[in-house]
Amino acid sequence: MEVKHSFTVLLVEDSMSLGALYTEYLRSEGAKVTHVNHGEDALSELTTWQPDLLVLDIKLPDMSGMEILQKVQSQYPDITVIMITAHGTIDLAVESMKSGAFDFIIKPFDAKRLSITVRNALKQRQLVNLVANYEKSLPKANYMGFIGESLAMQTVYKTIDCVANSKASAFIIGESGTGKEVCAQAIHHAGNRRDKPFIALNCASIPKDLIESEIFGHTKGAFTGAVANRDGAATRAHGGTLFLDEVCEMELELQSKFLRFIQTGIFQRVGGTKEEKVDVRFVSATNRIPWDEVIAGRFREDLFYRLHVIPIELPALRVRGKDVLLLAHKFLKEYNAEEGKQFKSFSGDVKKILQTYHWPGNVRQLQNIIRQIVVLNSSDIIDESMLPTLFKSDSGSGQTQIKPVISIASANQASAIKNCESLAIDELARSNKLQAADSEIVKAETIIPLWLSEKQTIEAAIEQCDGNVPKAAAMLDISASTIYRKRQGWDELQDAVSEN
Ligand SMILES: Nc1ncnc2c1ncn2[C@@H]1O[C@H](COP(=O)(O)OP(=O)(O)OP(=O)(O)O)[C@@H](O)[C@H]1O
Repeated sequence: MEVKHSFTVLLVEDSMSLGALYTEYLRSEGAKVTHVNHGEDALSELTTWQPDLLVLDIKLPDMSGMEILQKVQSQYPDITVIMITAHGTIDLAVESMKSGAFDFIIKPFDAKRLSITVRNALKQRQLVNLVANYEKSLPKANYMGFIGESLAMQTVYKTIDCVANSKASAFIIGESGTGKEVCAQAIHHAGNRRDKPFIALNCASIPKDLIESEIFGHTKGAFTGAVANRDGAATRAHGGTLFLDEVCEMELELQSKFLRFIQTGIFQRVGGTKEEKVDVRFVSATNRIPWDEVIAGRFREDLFYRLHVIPIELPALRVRGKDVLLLAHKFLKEYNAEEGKQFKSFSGDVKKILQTYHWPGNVRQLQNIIRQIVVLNSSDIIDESMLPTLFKSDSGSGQTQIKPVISIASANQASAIKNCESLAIDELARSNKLQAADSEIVKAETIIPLWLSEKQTIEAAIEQCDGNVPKAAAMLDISASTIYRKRQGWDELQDAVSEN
């Protein structure tokens, strides 16, 4: 393998004369050398540039070379470190190799000795880079919290890699449960804001009259209940990322205030008079089609263009092929550990069913179903009998039919299932013979409107979860924001019914 001819070296050696000598040796190898005499100077150089090699004396006037090595290992792990040591510090030099130094050279040494070590170090760097590039070109099965090696997900990973360090606003779209929040976190953690805060704000779940204060904060006395000054999400996200989940649910009035904030980074707290400026990167998400919202007049066009700079589309689980099984195995392992169960895998039939089902609730639904199976059964293999009723095929066409999760369970039925809080809703329905209720309700004399039965189902689930809306939402395989949105709609429908 050819050794790289031009490379950079930071040489840390307190003796001026030895420093000059080693610099000469290194230059004859083709290196661009910067020589410093103190540890502090070396650390300050490293904040502005990183050399290919760090040639580091163990004994320095202001700190030990070991201390510098440790800092380099944690902050600049790509730098190859060669230690220089005197006879009396050989033990330390051996220690330094255990801590990650590439090699050590004992003083005094000649140009040839240094040349061999430097060439070996450069060869090793080339190999490491080669392997890293090769690994990058392989499909990834895991990426920043995502599981999945389908082509569709590889495209998502590549986009995240490309945009992570940019400040441009990213806009994530995808059906509910496809991993939009995982994606927002991945953008943050893969980028150079990773050490700063990631603040998520769900624009649909915060009541209308509180959202402005949630975003911008408020001053004491700004409204009833504002007993003290409070920072909003904008302030807390300073230097980091502000994730606006369900962004299309933002009220039009707030959208205009938000537009100015996005353009300038400047905002005022509710009740405040002073302007504040922050540096945040915006990542937004919705499970709606944002342009349709613009056309319908529910989302400002100018805000759309500000936020929708880098669109990222998360594919539905049904188009991710074998990812379904990868995810299912990952969840199985996780819930086995949580529940103390011994499941090892899925039967062949179950694998087929999982791969052909079309997952309206996407990854969240798969997650809930695996948990439900693990909680309710004990065995080593998951077979067809353990699957919830919604997987029962009745078409004979080989296509699994989707049945809504407790489609028309009434409030009375819900009270019958009250004692089984930890069970997923679908299984609760099964275990309490609610399947039969579907047909009985249809037979019943009074047929209630669909929206009302849906309302009753949702309210029953919330009650069962002790008022915990996100938990109820997870069990119903919908997002919490869907529940909040529906609640608003029910009030309007209820009013309309009362007026008639
Ligand atoms: N590719 C994935 N690998 C592992 N876990 C995932 C993946 N995608 C989603 N999840 C998990 O699925 C659940 C739902 O994900 P998330 O909340 O990010 O979805 P979402 O698209 O934001 O949903 P919603 O639109 O309903 O808010 C979470 O528990 C998340 O950790």
